[in-house]
Amino acid sequence: MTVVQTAPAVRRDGVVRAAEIGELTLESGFRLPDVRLAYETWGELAPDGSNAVLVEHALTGDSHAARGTAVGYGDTAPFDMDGRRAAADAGGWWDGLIGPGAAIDTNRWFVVCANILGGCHGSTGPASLAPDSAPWGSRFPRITVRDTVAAEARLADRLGIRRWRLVVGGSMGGARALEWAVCHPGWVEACAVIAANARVSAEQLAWGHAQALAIRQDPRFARGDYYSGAHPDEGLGLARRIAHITYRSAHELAARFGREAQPREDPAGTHPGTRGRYRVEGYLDHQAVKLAARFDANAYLSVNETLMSHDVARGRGSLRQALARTSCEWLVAAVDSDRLFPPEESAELAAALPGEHEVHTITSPSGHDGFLLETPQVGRLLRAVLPD
Ligand SMILES: CC(=O)SCCNC(=O)CCNC(=O)[C@H](O)C(C)(C)COP(=O)(O)OP(=O)(O)OC[C@H]1O[C@@H](n2cnc3c(N)ncnc32)[C@H](O)[C@@H]1OP(=O)(O)O
Ligand SMILES: N[C@@H](CCO)C(=O)O
Repeated sequence: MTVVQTAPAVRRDGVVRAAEIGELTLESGFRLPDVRLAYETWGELAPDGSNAVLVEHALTGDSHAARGTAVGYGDTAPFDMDGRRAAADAGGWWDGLIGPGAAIDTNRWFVVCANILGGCHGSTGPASLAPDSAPWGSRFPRITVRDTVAAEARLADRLGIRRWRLVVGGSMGGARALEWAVCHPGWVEACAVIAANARVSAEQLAWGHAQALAIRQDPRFARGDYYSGAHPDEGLGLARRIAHITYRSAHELAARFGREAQPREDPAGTHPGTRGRYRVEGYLDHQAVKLAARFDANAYLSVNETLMSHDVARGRGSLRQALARTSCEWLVAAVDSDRLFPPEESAELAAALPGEHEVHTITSPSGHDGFLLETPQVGRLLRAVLPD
């Protein structure tokens, strides 16, 4: 992996850099040494620091929220995880929303996106080396959403940012944005929480549990200390299949795949164990292979655990009391077909915020992943909180 370590003096849109933020004392009390956050920026920070926007990625996202400029790499080799991403001008996961003239207009706003603490795309995570020069593996501590915010606050300090015009995220990124508004009310002028809730529900915990077990029960998992051998990609792939079903709607799966057979395969074979696949099975298998090629299983467990920690009211009284300390503008939006973070959970959040807030509806056949796919609709919502 190539991560450039520089001060952000020169504008290099969409190029991964690393901030060494020192030791971080986690909520658990664990002191995590030598923490690094990988991050990317787009645009230029105004002299008075008034135009910073923090974009928070979801569970398996990374800092590459949008493509960068294809010029001026110089010493700044683009992020490269096992050679897979060749250049900053490769597409990002919110490409339609961030860029010159886009809803988050990089001609106007200085956009920051950091890989989450505990991840595997440049930030300190379970595959990073511990002080004994061996990977943390099973020794990597539990990271809460609040810990991720604490790490990003250090990054903001390093970048000279003391306020965010907007902190925005979808799904787990929404949880991270919400925690920012509660942990640092003085820094956050507007907060957009999309396809996310105030606290992870029992059902979401249940999905998380099943995904974690899928990884832990892979014989190659080796209790998390597998880095010197084969990686538990089968378990990781199974976790992704479970998760991906929750990311899409039943209606969409029916419309796209129905009961069709995977091309050149026969699902009506005599023996269930050897039969060919249905197309929807082929689709899920593809998602599994793709994730295993770009993600570390321990990091998946870490971010899964981080998501499961999400409860903005934990230790802060009632939900209303927890949110009463916030002082920002709000954008709360839900995807109408989302069965993982259903709109009623966004409504619970909106109702508990100080003041009156509606839940904006993103119409999508695609379920939870609508926050990634319905960019024109998300863009219209964001333009309303980011005036020209
Ligand atoms: C914001 C974040 O934090 S997450 C970062 C971005 N997220 C991800 O990358 C997560 C993984 N992917 C996803 O969540 C989704 O795929 C999205 C939201 C990114 C994109 O969704 P869509 O554009 O609807 O793509 P979709 O889910 O339909 O997948 C299409 C892929 O399935 C493949 N596919 C479809 N049917 C089948 C099948 N029967 N057999 C095999 N492959 C199939 C397609 O060929 C295509 O492959 P490719 O992605 O390698 O080109
Ligand atoms: N596709 C998204 C869904 C979770 O919000 C991800 O993998 O992060």
